[in-house]
Amino acid sequence: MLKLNQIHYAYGQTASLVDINLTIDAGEFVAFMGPNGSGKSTLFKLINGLIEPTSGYFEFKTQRVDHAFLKSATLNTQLHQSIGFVFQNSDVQLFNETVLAELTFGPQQMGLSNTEVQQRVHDCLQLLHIEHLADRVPYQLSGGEKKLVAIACVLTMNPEVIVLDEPFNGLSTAYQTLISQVLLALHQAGKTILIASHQFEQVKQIAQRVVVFNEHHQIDFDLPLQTILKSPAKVTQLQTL
Ligand SMILES: Nc1ncnc2c1ncn2[C@@H]1O[C@H](COP(=O)(O)OP(=O)(O)OP(=O)(O)O)[C@@H](O)[C@H]1O
Repeated sequence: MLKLNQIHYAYGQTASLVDINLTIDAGEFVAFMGPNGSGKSTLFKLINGLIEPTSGYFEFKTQRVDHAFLKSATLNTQLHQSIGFVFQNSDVQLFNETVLAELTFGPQQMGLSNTEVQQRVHDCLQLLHIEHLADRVPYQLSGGEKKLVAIACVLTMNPEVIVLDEPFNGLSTAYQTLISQVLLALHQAGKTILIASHQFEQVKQIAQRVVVFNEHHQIDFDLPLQTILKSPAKVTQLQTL
């Protein structure tokens, strides 16, 4: 479903992704781990079409997401409806006056009927257990509440792939558990899920495959979770990132 071939990316002179080769199939649950600054967020921006590789190429469903693709408003919109991105900082994602308006915005932009929009908004509020927040101002919510709302917004668009950058950061154990449960339910429902995280305790409960970056912005290893769990050295490495 997603293929990255010999991807390099640099912000000016600063290399952020070096020779990244990855194939991710539909329905996989992949966690990206690695030290601060190793390139996880940059990779996610690239997968979401927010930046173009300096060299190499990215394909989504065998279609190359290149400059011409990203210049096309139609293809760009299709990509954003197929791949939902939950940013590390929820504040950049929430801009409406109420949570209800926030959730309604995406499916309305897709041109769905009012009945379909209301159904999706209702289902997503319920799935994330945030019905009680519907009339609140997003800006005034707690960090954990904002994260749930940001995830709900992405889900209203019903994307095939859901990409979450540090979904557990700064959250209580209760919120981390709730988000893990939601992600597992989405995975069981057939979604492809990619997360970046430093929290191996959460990752090992939910991911099937772990891709680990090193400080040189390359892939250090890319292994099934079960293989990693059999290697005490690798478990220690991931616990101490
Ligand atoms: N907008 C930017 N301009 C210049 N350099 C950047 C920019 N964003 C990221 N970088 C650099 O690119 C490299 C990769 O950063 P990135 O944010 O992708 O890492 P990360 O693995 O997501 O880190 P973290 O775990 O801290 O979130 C770092 O060296 C970082 O300083």
